[in-house]
Amino acid sequence: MIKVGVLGAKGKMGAQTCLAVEEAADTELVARLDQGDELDELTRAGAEVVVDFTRPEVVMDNLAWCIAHGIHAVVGTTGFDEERLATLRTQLEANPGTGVLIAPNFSIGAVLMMQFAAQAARYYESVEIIELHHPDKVDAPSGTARRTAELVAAVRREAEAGPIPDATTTALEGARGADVDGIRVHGVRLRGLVAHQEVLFGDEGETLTIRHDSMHRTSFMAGVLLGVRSIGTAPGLTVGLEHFMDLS
Ligand SMILES: NC(=O)C1=CN([C@@H]2O[C@H](COP(=O)(O)OP(=O)(O)OC[C@H]3O[C@@H](n4cnc5c(N)ncnc54)[C@H](OP(=O)(O)O)[C@@H]3O)[C@@H](O)[C@H]2O)C=CC1
Ligand SMILES: O=C(O)C1=N[C@H](C(=O)O)C[C@H](O)C1
Repeated sequence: MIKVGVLGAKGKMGAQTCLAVEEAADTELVARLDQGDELDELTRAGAEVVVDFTRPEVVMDNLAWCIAHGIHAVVGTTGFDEERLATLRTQLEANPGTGVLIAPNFSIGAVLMMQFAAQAARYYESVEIIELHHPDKVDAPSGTARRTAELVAAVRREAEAGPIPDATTTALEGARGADVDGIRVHGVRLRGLVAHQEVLFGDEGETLTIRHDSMHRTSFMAGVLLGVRSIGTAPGLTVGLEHFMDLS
């Protein structure tokens, strides 16, 4: 049995994670912590793996504490840039037995969508991303959209692709979305949605749209459990659930 603590346990994802950990045959929920609770409860409860679904502004402090105490972490919280990842790498070097997984999206379909987008990226002149989420989401663009843009941009750089065509010379602020690594990302917030994304590719005479929809938060749980089961044997920093999936 893997002993698991959940941070953000009263939140939408944390609550779903507690259920999944309780239901799985090989995991045991030993701590459920939320805003205001002491992290020491994790060591008292003997947590081996922590799952963090909190907020971008608190996740780095949570991870510093977990790494210092040798507790592996599986992280769904968004807000990670290169600077934050570099900080984690440094902290993990000082605690070499500990593993941290940063997963922008735990849904298997969303991971595949990102991989397919990276595969398609070298073949199209144009690409833009539309992410669509529930209106209670506090960050924009989504972590998934940022990661997708970074993956697509890396492939385009490697392929020495030219600039994405766009004749816009005047625009209202925000009309062309955010620029993430040179890729335009548009955000929609709509009651009734959960988590959705379209990656649009275009070239002369054709377009390709890759779309993924999470209709319920249960869609993330297989990936969360895969992370929990895998992180103990993956010391250091892992970015992206795809590293624990057999995609070959
Ligand atoms: N990687 C993935 O697959 C997914 C990632 N996410 C990401 O996960 C994060 C959480 O999403 P969601 O569950 O919808 O958000 P919620 O706001 O529903 O939940 C966050 C919870 O964390 C609590 N919290 C805040 N600070 C702390 C702290 N210091 N210690 C412990 N708990 C704390 C909040 O309390 P309070 O409300 O009082 O602040 C709240 O209960 C977001 O960054 C979201 O983007 C979401 C879905 C999937
Ligand atoms: O806040 C959410 O809901 C989600 N957050 C993650 C993100 O920002 O990409 C993952 C998923 O899109 C749901």
